[in-house]
Amino acid sequence: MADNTLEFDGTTKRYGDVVALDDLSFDVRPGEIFGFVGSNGAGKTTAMRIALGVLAADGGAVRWRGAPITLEAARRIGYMPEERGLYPKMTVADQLEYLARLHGLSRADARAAVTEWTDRLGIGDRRTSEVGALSLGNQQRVQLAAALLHGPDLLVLDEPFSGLDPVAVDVMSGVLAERAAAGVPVLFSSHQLDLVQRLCDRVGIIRSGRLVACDTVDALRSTKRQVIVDVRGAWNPAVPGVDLVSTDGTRQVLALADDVDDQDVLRAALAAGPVTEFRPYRPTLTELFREVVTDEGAQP
Ligand SMILES: Nc1ncnc2c1ncn2[C@@H]1O[C@H](COP(=O)(O)OP(=O)(O)OP(=O)(O)O)[C@@H](O)[C@H]1O
Repeated sequence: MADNTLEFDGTTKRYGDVVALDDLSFDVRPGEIFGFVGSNGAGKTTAMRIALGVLAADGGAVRWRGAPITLEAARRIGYMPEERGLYPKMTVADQLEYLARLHGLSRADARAAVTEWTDRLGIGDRRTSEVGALSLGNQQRVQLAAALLHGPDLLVLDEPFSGLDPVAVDVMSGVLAERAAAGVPVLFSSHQLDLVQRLCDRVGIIRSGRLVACDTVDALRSTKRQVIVDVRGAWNPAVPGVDLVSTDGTRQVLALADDVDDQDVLRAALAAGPVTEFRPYRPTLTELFREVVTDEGAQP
């Protein structure tokens, strides 16, 4: 795979007895926004740090454009680390210009990029402020600017949305969508699953260092057959192959096994009383996530 694809191929990493990554394989393709989700400690940061080359894997490979990631290639990655490494006593502009120069930009290009990205991210009026004097959300915008300044070929962002207000979330989402539309693969981790559902082309769910689901948001949400049934009457959905998922008043979400005819379920409901609602239901990513991370039998 020699195009602009980031590939994790059987990546493993241990910290002493802790298996942080266990044969992790997935790819992030040109122009796609890939959401990396998992519980605390699942291995997201470890995987991203290995992609950047700041941490070595114990086994497997991480490839960019079909080859192991060199120092030169890593310089072309826009990275937002989980521990935000900004110098609080430097001004926003000095800090960003310094980081842009580290990525190889000339002084003039660095200054132009600083002006462009601080304006776009809504912190143009804070360029001469010390970073430490900014609110946490605005420091986050500075960190995102740092990841974008050098026009990276690949974006790897560790929880870029945490702590942002709704306007900043919109700005950040817009920038990621724009970079992806320009062909850049975008990998980001997040615990905000509503946002991941809205923004991502594909999602990978990691549990204990293993990928337990990886697909488009639509495909993931369509893996379970579920229906919503609302019956005005005493109704117990005791049909073989039908499980009660949740109840809200008289409204129930039912999971149907593959061999269950939904019309049989409807007939059983009608026998119990008037049916005011009967329709397919697609679980949200949050609901799916809860199920996948607690399902011991889940396999990649
Ligand atoms: N430097 C380290 N030394 C020892 N164990 C570590 C180290 N870094 C991470 N771990 C362990 O590796 C596992 C994966 O951690 P990681 O930070 O990659 O998870 P994460 O998915 O990013 O979690 P979060 O959502 O909380 O940020 C955890 O069990 C963690 O305790």
